[in-house]
Amino acid sequence: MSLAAPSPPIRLHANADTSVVGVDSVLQRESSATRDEEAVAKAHPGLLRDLIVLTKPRIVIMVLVTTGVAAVVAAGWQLSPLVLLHALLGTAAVGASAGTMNQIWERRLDCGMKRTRSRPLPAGRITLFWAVVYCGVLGITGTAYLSWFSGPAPAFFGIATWLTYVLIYTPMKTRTSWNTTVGAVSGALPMMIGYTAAGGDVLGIRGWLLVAVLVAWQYPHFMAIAWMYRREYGEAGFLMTPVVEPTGRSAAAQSVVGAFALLAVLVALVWMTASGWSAVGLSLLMVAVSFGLVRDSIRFAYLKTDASARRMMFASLLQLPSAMIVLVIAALV
Ligand code: HEM
Ligand SMILES: CC(C)=CCC/C(C)=C/CC/C(C)=C/COP(=O)(O)OP(=O)(O)O
Repeated sequence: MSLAAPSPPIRLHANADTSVVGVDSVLQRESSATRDEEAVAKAHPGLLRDLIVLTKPRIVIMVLVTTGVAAVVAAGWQLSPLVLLHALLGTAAVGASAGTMNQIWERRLDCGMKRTRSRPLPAGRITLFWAVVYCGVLGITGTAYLSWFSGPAPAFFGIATWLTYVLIYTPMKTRTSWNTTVGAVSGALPMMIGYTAAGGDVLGIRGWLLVAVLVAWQYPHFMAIAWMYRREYGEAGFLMTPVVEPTGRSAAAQSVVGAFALLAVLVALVWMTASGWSAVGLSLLMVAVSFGLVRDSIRFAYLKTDASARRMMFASLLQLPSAMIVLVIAALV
């Protein structure tokens, strides 16, 4: 990766020492990054890894899975592999830019949580300047790519994903627990990138049901995480549901309602995509792959323990790709 070009001296990586992290260290590093005359960027073996980590890669990959499935649901066997590839590449770049911008915004807050303090910005391994450049390049090329190769509607939904995630969700995290609802919409909008890129109508009911699937899924997914990390979130100043309502009743209710709503919307989608005995069989399959998440959300509601929350999180990460496979089968039979 030649971004760390040695001549003229460009400081892409700040001091890679991550042993002391905290707000002060970030501020110190940001100012020293601009005045440190001796700053000669060294080839850093972890640079590529850090650039990937900045994008929240695992979330991006799961988002791409949902974007691709939405394209298959919209077009079935008519879906051209090239159309799919363009939609995935554009979505990956826009999502990666959004993930980077979120980490730029929260670089100080991230120092306050064990889970996030070793990220490249709070740990001082990448400078603010280069993170902003990276985020801008990804965002602009991703949006241009989507609008050129996929069309105006997918580009619009790409921009909407970025803006709602960065400009509304991210600042809301320290203000109100409603942030999760906005985050759920951001996380669901890439469905419409895939759906419209493959020729689906912007007002098509199945496209918006796909959005509803992802919105519903994020409640058990995130309430599990928010419960597990409630102390860290609270200490760092993030107003997640279990922070403002520490009994866990609200997190539990949102998880159970989300899990049941998810199953209902998924079955509705199966019936709008397949018909006859295929729809019957695939509905049963959908119930089977979603059963674990429904069960674990109810278990969490009763127990409200870290272990039951962890189980619900893993169930969510297993249920989503499984349900996506069932939807793909429904679209292709
Ligand atoms: C309100 C919306 C969401 C919030 C606040 C959220 C938050 C998080 C957090 C904090 C983690 C890290 C958990 C840990 O470190 O143990 C995580 C994990 C994960 N999330 Fe989400 N998420 C949301 C929506 C989504 C969406 C829409 C997707 C993709 C479709 C997704 C996919 C994943 C995956 C694959 C992981 C596991 C990998 C990892 O830990 O990075 N999430 N989520
Ligand atoms: C990253 C990416 C591909 C963004 C595209 C839009 C999108 C899928 C948004 C929904 C996911 C979301 C809110 C994740 C992280 O939460 P968080 O930022 O609160 O997580 P953190 O506590 O780990 O920073």
